[in-house]
Amino acid sequence: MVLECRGGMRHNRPMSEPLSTLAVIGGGAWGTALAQTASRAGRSVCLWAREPEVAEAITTRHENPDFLPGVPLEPAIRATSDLAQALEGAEAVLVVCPAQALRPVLAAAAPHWPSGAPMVLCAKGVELGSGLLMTEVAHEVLPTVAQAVLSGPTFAKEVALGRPTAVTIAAADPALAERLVSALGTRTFRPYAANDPVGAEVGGAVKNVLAIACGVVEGLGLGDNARAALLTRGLAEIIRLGRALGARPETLSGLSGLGDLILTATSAQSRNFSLGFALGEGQSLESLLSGRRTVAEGVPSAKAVVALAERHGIEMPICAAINNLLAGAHDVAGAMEALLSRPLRAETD
Ligand SMILES: NC(=O)c1ccc[n+]([C@@H]2O[C@H](COP(=O)([O-])OP(=O)(O)OC[C@H]3O[C@@H](n4cnc5c(N)ncnc54)[C@H](O)[C@@H]3O)[C@@H](O)[C@H]2O)c1
Ligand SMILES: O=P(O)(O)OC[C@H](O)CO
Repeated sequence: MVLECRGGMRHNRPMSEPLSTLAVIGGGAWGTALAQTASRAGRSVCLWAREPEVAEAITTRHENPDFLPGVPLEPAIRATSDLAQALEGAEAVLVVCPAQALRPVLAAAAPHWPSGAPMVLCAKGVELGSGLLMTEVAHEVLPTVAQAVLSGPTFAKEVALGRPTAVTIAAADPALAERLVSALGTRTFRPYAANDPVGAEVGGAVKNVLAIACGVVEGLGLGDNARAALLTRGLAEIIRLGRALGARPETLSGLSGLGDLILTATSAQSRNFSLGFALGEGQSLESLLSGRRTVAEGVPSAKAVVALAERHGIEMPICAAINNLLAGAHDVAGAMEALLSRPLRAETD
């Protein structure tokens, strides 16, 4: 079956005109939920899914049983597994693939990128190997494309069901952030404009690692005090890394930092928290990852975050303990011991 996405003629719009046609690159839970909210906001949406069967299910049955089961989708959402078709005529492109797939996905999209369309980076992670944030990876692949970051406390299913949600949309260009807020905002999906994209992405990437840590503590049954300590000292790690990368502290304590940390690190809905919980209960990482189709971004990002911290001379002991646990250098008891045996010191150090 041929699935077509036709968003209209390819053209550049003046910056002040509303964005009416969007492409969403990624047919996982979050890409699907963002397509749903954009469609409800009145935008014409075409979604690219890597799997043809996902594209077909979205277009013909208005559901995504593989990645967002049980949520009826807006019939107006069109989907395709052909990148060129998805991008044709788009006035902005939401990029929602996993963080480690960003570079190859953007490279494949580059020849078809609609002239003048900005990208909205929605993945939460740091690239393994390079230690680059999503905006930096995207800049290497598509250096002339304007960028924004969409991040915040957002379980995809709740967004897709239309439950109230607030996010940050950050762009160096405030006019771009405002246009995206207008394009995506609804009564229940409430984007806040910001101009600190680096801050918005640091919080989203590091909180996944910290959510694994909170899951481990919960799985071990170490109690509520331990969870509160991890959340607070975890936020200190986000702020330390963010500052070193040029982020503003108020961004890190906003929706995309503290807000997302609270959500992800305290809810069994989180894939990262659940993975940590299972590790704390004694399951092996190998068994948890084998055959898995959904992402737990904290797993690859732990190594990348720790390497980035080392490069900047920053201490991130919770992230380091989780990285050692995931790499097999420590067992759960060893990872806890590494944290509990640290010297006592001033809170603000
Ligand atoms: N699910 C959420 O609630 C949520 C919310 C906010 C942000 N995010 C972020 O969005 C990003 C995507 O997560 P998701 O939840 O939509 O994914 P998902 O776990 O629902 O599905 C995995 C997706 O990754 C795709 N994929 C796997 N390997 C790939 C590859 N090599 N190249 C291209 N695509 C590949 C699959 O096709 C599928 O679309 C992640 O960075 C995640 O942290 C997710
Ligand atoms: O299920 P998680 O752990 O990937 O978290 C999803 C979102 O990032 C929460 O904001």
